[in-house]
Amino acid sequence: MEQIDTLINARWVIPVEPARTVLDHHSVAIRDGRIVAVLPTDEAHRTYQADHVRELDSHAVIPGLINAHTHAAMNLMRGIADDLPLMTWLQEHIFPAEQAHVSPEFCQDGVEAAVAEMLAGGVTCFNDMYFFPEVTARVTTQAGMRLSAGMILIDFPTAYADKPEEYIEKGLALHDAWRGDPLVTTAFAPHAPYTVGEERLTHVATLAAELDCPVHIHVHETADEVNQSIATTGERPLARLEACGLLSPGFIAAHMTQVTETEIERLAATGSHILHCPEANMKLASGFCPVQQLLDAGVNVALGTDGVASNNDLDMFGEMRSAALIGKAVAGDAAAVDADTALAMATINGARALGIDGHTGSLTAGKAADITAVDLGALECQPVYNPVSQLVYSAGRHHVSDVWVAGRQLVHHGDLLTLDRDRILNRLHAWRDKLLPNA
Ligand SMILES: CSC[C@H]1O[C@@H](n2cnc3c(O)ncnc32)[C@H](O)[C@@H]1O
Ligand SMILES: [Zn+2]
Repeated sequence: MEQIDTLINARWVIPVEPARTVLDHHSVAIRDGRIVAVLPTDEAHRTYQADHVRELDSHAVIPGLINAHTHAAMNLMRGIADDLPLMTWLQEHIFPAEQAHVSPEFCQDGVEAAVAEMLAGGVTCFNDMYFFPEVTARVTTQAGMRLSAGMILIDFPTAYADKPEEYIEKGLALHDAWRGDPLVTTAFAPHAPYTVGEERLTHVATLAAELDCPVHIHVHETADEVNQSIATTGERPLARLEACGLLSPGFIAAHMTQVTETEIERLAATGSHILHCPEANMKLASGFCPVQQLLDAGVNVALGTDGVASNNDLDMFGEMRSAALIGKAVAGDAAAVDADTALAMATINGARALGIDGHTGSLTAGKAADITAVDLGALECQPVYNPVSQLVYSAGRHHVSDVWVAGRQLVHHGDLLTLDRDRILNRLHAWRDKLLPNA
């Protein structure tokens, strides 16, 4: 018998790689934070002696979900300014509230709330863009979660940095401080083509190539953004970004609701990635991303919630369902963005976009044991003909029972093992009183 740390015995294991595979009565064997094997449960019993065994008789076990576009600390601003279009929301409400309140303490409490919400909802990794990313990295790793931390850049002074040079300097210090960490990678995160000048974007492209880091940016979120750019520069934002040298396998563009046939070809040819945020796009009436068209052209599309001030939650089950439903409506085809595709977008496609698919994103021997268990035993999830269909169209984040990141159990029977819910709630109440004048 081979000694391992943990054996998870599940009704179904859905590894995501190979695609469209459902394994009945299978187990995941874990040692030293990594998946040793995915194998039939009867064979696992004959092969492994485990320190911990988790029996999940009515559960689907899937790769931990990857929220590929967040502003985690904005969890302090849930519902602060609703039912507004992007630019009114951002410039008249969010930026002023951030100028008044954002600090390391704000980020500490906001990120802790976001990490608790995401872990309880089966998310094991997120790609963040927000002020004080060093605080985000500390809080996230203390809770045991995986993170792609944004080295942010915006062309105006904030509590985080005064000048573009200072943003870059702080970003590079973050990159150095976390290099080699098992849970943290870094990505350049210039805010958007309308808030960061081309000289800076070109500099970011050079640094990103040197350091082999992705570049995470909001792009073509609305038709107005594209029209403004054409009016002032004669070019669409994506063309300007390409001229800055940004389009590449490291380019990860959030939103992309406006995209021409030629742009789809350029995105595919350069190996760029799209971070689809269907719920935030609907809530701000920003537009619809043609996901199936992008996928058919060979563009990798991952899934993100955006921040809770524009969603208003960090629920990747809701996001998968929304992506599948809107994907069909936009394509005019019920077969578009099917359930397996939505699950892949929320797992392996996110890992590919962040450049960490060698380590996570699927239940594959050798990868980190980033795992989510979803109980499909509830009445509202029965009967089960196809567990992937159930995960995307019927189940919700409240059906998540267990979560592991790098083999460490962080959620057990729905309880957060590394975070204090009551303390987080108290902090949320205190911040609500401070931010009330901005609501
Ligand atoms: C430079 S830190 C990130 C910055 O982005 C703002 N933000 C949040 N959601 C969106 C969105 O959907 N579009 C554009 N900008 C967004 C956030 O408030 C921070 O200021
Ligand atoms: Zn965003």
